Amino acid sequence: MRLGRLAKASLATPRLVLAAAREVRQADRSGTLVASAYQLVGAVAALGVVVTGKLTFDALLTPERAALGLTPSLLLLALTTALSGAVSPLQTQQHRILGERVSQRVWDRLLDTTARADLVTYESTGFATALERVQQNALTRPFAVTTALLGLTGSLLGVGAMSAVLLTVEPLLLPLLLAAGVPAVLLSRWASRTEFAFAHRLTALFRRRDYLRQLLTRRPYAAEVRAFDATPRLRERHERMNVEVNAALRAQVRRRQLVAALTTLGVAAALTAALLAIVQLVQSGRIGLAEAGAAAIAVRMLSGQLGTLFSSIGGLLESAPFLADLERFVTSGPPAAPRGRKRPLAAGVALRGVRFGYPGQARYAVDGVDIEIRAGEVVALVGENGSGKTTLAKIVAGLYEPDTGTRHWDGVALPAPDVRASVTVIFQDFVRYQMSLRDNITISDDGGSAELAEEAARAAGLLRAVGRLPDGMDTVLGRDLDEGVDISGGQWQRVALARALYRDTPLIVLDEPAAALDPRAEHELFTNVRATLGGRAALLISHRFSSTRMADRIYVMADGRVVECGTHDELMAAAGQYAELYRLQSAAYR
Ligand SMILES: Nc1ncnc2c1ncn2[C@@H]1O[C@H](COP(=O)(O)OP(=O)(O)OP(=O)(O)O)[C@@H](O)[C@H]1O
Repeated sequence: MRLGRLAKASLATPRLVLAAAREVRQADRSGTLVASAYQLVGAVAALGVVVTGKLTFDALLTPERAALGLTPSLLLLALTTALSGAVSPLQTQQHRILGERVSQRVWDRLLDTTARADLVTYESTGFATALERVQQNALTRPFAVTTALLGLTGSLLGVGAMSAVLLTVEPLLLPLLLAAGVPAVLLSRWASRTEFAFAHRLTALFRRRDYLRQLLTRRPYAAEVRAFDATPRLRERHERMNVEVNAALRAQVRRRQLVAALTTLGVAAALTAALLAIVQLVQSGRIGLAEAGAAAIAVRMLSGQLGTLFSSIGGLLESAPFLADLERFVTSGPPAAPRGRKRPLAAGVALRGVRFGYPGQARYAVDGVDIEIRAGEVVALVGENGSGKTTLAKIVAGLYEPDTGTRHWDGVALPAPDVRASVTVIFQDFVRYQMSLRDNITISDDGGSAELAEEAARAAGLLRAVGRLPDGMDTVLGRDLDEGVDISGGQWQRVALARALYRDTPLIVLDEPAAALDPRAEHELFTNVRATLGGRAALLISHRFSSTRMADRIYVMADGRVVECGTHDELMAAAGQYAELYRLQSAAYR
């Protein structure tokens, strides 16, 4: 069983490595070419050092038979040594560019994957953890593979050149040095498995620690963390996680140090044996001093090249499981859906017998719901916390697909992308884009003009606020990036409303659109809501009954079901749950 897995993994490694190499080449063709050229120059320079070393020894020991005089030999030796030394820093710098390009390409693939994932997948914990692991580890791996592959190419060239030199001196020296590689490769295979297991084990812990770091450092949390004096407790947790990470890391580092020490010892032992063999060959008169000198240089350089070769192979083996993880992630999920087409709404949207349960949850969040929103109508959803209002709104907006039941648009079951293109949602926790006001409004960019953005801002009651902003519509909002202007919570909410109005779809879902508005603004919004919506239909979710009483129809939800439905007056007359909640709320104002 274990052997079978090992064999499968061994077969998969070359395929993954080749795929990674292709990624690198496609990320930056000319950069890869330049980096490969440096490897070639490095190998040629290393060979040059051996050859000019031999020439120098010849010129010193047997000047009468030397091909070149001592001075030119020394000059050439200095030149090739300098060249061989200079290549490495050039390579390092070239690798920086290549590394960035590779990371950009892999990020693009990752972003394609996250864009493809539907909301249910995105919200499941398995997805978030896999994404985090891929971000933490696999993103750097294609570049590690590049470095390893380039190192492998260069060292193979070097090993080839040095081996040729050694073969001419004494063929036995070569297997002696190469033998050191076998345990090195086997050890690195073992190390690679422990490294992947380590990364897998620690992803959840890293996620929790990163979250704490965000709480402790990011601006949106700064006020509350200070107000609750939460820093000491958060730091304490952070410290406990550090201790956990340190213990796991120490154990892993010890494993890796063991591998490194054994590999280095193997190479050093082979080097010593080869040098002893050279001494033996000189003593027995089988080779001259000049050959021995050149062979010693070649052995020394070959052991260096072999070190690179083995660590490159180790790097490739180590990266393979991470690459497989990345590959699994980017090929997971459905293929990219085509962009949806915005549809007009002539009759209305109807949900019939809709059920929806979140993955891993025993109960349906929405359980057999029928609702209808006719064109141009304002329909309200009310109900206690957790009764399923937001979930239902996401089904209406095409963000979730019902497990059973139908969602018809003018009597037709539209594909989800078309529904998403035709419905706009503002969530309770809408996004505060740290960008200009104009960008905040036009983020959906339906190709609207500057006038349309200003029109949306005006309809959302932002006119006065825009007048006070230093650069008007082009003022950057928010201080997260340290360059913008902060606006109040209610103003942010108006910006979100403007964003929804700008998108101009026939149906808008407004989830608690007035939570942060002052009483006057809320009153203005709801008394003029039909004018503000400009004929669009709206699904309004609110806990404030004063906001929803003007709706054409109110659905009351409880435990995922619609328990009552009617106009405000009808529901009050029915004296059911709505009437009870309404009276409770209005009593508070008396
Ligand atoms: N992403 C999710 N994963 C799992 N369960 C969820 C998720 N979102 C909501 N739920 C659960 O589904 C049920 C309905 O939640 P929903 O957010 O739709 O209620 P709501 O009526 O909008 O609540 P509120 O008035 O508090 O906003 C709740 O029991 C909630 O815990």
